[in-house]
Amino acid sequence: MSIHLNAEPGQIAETVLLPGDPLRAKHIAETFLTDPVLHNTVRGMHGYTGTYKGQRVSVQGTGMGIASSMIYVSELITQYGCKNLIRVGTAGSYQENVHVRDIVLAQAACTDSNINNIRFGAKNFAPIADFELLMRAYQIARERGHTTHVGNIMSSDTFYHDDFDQYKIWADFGVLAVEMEAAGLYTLAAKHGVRALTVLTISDHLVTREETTAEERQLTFNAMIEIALDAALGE
Ligand SMILES: O=P(O)(O)O[C@H]1O[C@H](CO)[C@@H](O)[C@H]1O
Ligand SMILES: O=c1cc[nH]c(=O)[nH]1
Repeated sequence: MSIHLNAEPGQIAETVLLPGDPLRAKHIAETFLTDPVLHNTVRGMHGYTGTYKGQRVSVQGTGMGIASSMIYVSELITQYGCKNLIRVGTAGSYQENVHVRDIVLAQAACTDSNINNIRFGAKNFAPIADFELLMRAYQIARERGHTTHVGNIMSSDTFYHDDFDQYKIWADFGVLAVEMEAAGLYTLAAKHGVRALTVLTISDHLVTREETTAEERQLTFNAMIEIALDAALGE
């Protein structure tokens, strides 16, 4: 047991999918895992372990934002020995050619969070994905015919910015989309020598203001989960 997870030692698999929303953790467990067992109830942040294609895998909600998600990621790595951590989440597109329902694989993550200023002072750390996980996820997504973009993303501490147009600073430098957790996950993975990837589904568009219906989001979300699971477990 750790402060925020009440799973017993050994109850969490080495491979963990990490959605922000704990109810998505429940959906993933019930839809994709065989014999899922609920192992975390602390703060309602559901975590489950089951099997996928015969291999043990867990799914753990992280909450929204770097601050919340880093608590779960830290405890999963240091208290439960997790080694493959794959965030599966939604993101807002910064680029006209990155459409709603597209998949984005976060090769790297910029951030406006202070987490790495605390660590590195005026020097900048570049949080990046595990190359093997990234490569496998890309191959799987392309083979399945999903429109998939690989590149830099933004992990923001702020969902509602005072200046809506501030995203253009990042868009001008090719950043594909915004979410709120990947930079923290990649930093912790680097610190502890484990593997991490972020797989995203575009749910809304900051340039065109396109949106998806809940049903569409669900369908694309399921495709993203299958990409994440197959990439993590080596298909
Ligand atoms: O869909 P999830 O995984 O929660 O991810 C995105 O959605 C939340 C904001 O609505 C943030 O957590 C952001 O990163
Ligand atoms: O963090 C997020 C997630 C989805 N869409 C956004 O605009 N921001």
